[in-house]
Parts: sequence; structure tokens; C-alpha cells
Amino acid sequence: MTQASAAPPAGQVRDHVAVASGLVKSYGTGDGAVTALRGVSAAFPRGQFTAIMGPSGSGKSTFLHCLAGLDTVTSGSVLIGGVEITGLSRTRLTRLRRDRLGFVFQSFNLLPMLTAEENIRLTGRLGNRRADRRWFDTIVDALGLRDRLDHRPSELSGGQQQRVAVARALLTRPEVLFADEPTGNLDSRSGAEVLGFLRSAVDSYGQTVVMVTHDPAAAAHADRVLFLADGMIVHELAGPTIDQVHAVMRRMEG
Ligand SMILES: Nc1ncnc2c1ncn2[C@@H]1O[C@H](COP(=O)(O)OP(=O)(O)OP(=O)(O)O)[C@@H](O)[C@H]1O
Repeated sequence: MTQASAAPPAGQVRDHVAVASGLVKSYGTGDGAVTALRGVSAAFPRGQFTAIMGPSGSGKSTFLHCLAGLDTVTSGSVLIGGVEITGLSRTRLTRLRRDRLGFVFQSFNLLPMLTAEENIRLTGRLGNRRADRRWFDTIVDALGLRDRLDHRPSELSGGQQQRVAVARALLTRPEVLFADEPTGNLDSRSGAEVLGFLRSAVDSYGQTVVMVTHDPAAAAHADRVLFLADGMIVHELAGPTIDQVHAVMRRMEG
């Protein structure tokens, strides 16, 4: 297996919207301590779609959460848009996540009492109203949600709910969209629709996407796949095909 690339030198940081260097994450102390990340370094170029794969327990979700400022690190550094986030106060971190990052999770995390449109607009800031309206319309139409905007989550299919969650995450034009198993609760057709949209957001709008997935077919939508094993990046594939991803996973799972 090839060695994955380390974080880039300082001069390249501006080309990478997120840079992790030497990330270590331990949970607990003493005999019960678990080290989930053991020195993970990776850089995420602007406008690229990266998938993170690896066996169960290899540290994928921990890595995504540390990278996105949802969890603290034990040591190491995370730069988002050039800002070192590991030392930020809780308030500044919350503001950075709200203003600059988007999130999509396996469970759609929509508010049940709000309509699809209200859910989508929940995190959107009011800036230039006309531009905001245009962008809202662009996302809603691209995701095929136009005739579902007045529905509440319980009146939507899983695929539609996840598309609402993706629209909500993209409304603020985040520097990075972080997705943790976004298709984990969807049938293969709905999953493919969500993945197709993420792909086109990268291709059409230059969106940066970082996605954790178990599914080789999902990972094949990405520009590259980083493979984690036992808290370390052990392999990287560029322009992955489903067969290549399967082959690496088979080797890793022995
Ligand atoms: N809050 C926590 N407290 C203690 N240990 C944790 C915690 N979260 C994760 N871990 C441990 O850290 C390791 C990595 O977990 P993580 O959830 O990041 O793996 P994963 O690759 O995303 O797994 P899966 O594919 O099963 O979701 C595992 O050994 C897990 O048990």
C-alpha cells in the first residue's frame, strides 16, 4: 500500500480549504483509554470531493468530527480556511461552524415541526436578499424539492428528507460540506440521487465536500478516497472506481 500524502507546506495552505496535521485523538484515560486517531495528516483542496473509508472503528467519524470542529483533538492542528481551530473558544468555534461549514448526517436532523422550506432556511443568514433567493431557488430546483417545500419531514421520504438536509447545509455556501454517512439510511436509488447532487455541487459550484462512507459505490463519486485503518491514513486513491475501492477494502479487511 502506498503512503498517503502528508499535510502540505505552509505556502500551499491557501489552496487547501482544510488541513489536518498530526491529529491525535484519545478518548478516556488510564486502562480504558482508546486512541482513535494516531497522527493523521491530510489536506483538502478547494473544490474537491474527498471520501473517507476504512473498517468499522478505524476512526473515520472521529477524523471528520475533529476536522469539522465538532470534537476536540488531543494534539495536532486543524486549519479551516487558514484559521487554526483547535485553540478557538467554544463561541468562536460555533460561529465558524455556522458561518463557514455545512453538515449532513446519516440521520437527517430536521426539525419535525418545521416545513421543508423552514428547515432549509433555518441556518441561512440574511445577506443580499435577492442573491439569497436566487441561490435558494437554484438549490431547491437542483434537488427536486420545489413541490415539497410546504411539507413537514414526516410527510417526506427518507431521500427527500436528506435532500432537504443537503439544501440546508448548502444555503450558506459553506467552505466545506462535511457529510457523515449521508446515504446510510437511504435505499440505493435515493442514495444515488443525493450523491449525484453532491457531485454536481462540486462540479458546478466548486463546492468542497468531505464525506465518510462505508459504501464503495458512494466513495466512487469522490475525486479521491482516503483509507483509514486503526487511526491512521494507510492508502489513498485518486479518481476511484467502485472496483478499486472494493479491492482496497478487501485487502484492508484481510
Ligand atoms: N466518545 C467515545 N468514547 C470512547 N471511545 C470512542 C468514542 N467515540 C469513538 N470511540 C472509539 O474510537 C474508535 C474510532 O471510532 P469511530 O467512530 O471514529 O470509527 P469509525 O471508523 O467511524 O467506525 P464506524 O464505521 O463503525 O462508524 C473506536 O474504537 C471507537 O470505539
